[in-house]
Amino acid sequence: MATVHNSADKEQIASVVLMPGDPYRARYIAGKFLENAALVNEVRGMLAYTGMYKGKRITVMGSGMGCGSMGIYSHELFNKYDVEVIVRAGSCGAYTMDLDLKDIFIPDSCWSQSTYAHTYSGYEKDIVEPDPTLWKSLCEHAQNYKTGRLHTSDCFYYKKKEDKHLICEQKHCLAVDMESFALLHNADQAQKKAATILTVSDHSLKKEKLSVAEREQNFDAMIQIALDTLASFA
Ligand SMILES: O=P(O)(O)O[C@H]1O[C@H](CO)[C@@H](O)[C@H]1O
Ligand SMILES: O=c1cc[nH]c(=O)[nH]1
Repeated sequence: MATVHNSADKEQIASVVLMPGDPYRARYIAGKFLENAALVNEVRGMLAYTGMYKGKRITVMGSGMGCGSMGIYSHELFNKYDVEVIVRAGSCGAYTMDLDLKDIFIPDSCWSQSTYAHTYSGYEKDIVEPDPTLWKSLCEHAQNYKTGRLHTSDCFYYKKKEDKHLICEQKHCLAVDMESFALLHNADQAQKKAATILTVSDHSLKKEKLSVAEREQNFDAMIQIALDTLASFA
């Protein structure tokens, strides 16, 4: 069974899925960490591979950028491909001096002003949470990490930069991404499991950022934690 966004047959997708935002990061992960990885989707360039990791069958697929894109792919994976668990492995911007570039952040909650969840299901709140057992397993597999609240933003660029820092203070968010709110909400609605693990790629307070190549290929520590966690749920 394929969809208009995913040409994979149902049996080509594993029950546990690792989702980076960048489809080229998905290709890198499949090439470096999976055995016998097969390309199972390339519609719109959203590469997906299924292969073996430590004896467990895992799919790695890009989500694209933003709640809209993550919303489509994770909805289809949970509801049409019978996927049980998704871990997002992404990059994030730091809102606090307590985080450094390349730190691993495993959010315990996610605030957003996005209308995604309300539009999807009528959800009235603005905070979503990861599945607690999946979140705990990610933390147990990580040796060094920080946790706290994540902001999922609809914008990467802001006309007024100070708005970003107000969010940190008023909503107690330590870092920002652009997809977790949609993923965690879709998982909750489908009664499936999802969680997020992020590596700090941008630090506007310290005026530091990782290169394009580092964002694509330098997240091995985070990827290993995410894959070990997913393997334990497969
Ligand atoms: O590196 P990924 O996983 O794409 O995550 C982050 O990077 C993108 C912005 O550069 C957004 O998708 C954001 O969530
Ligand atoms: O959403 C994101 C992701 C990475 N870096 C940012 O500054 N924002």
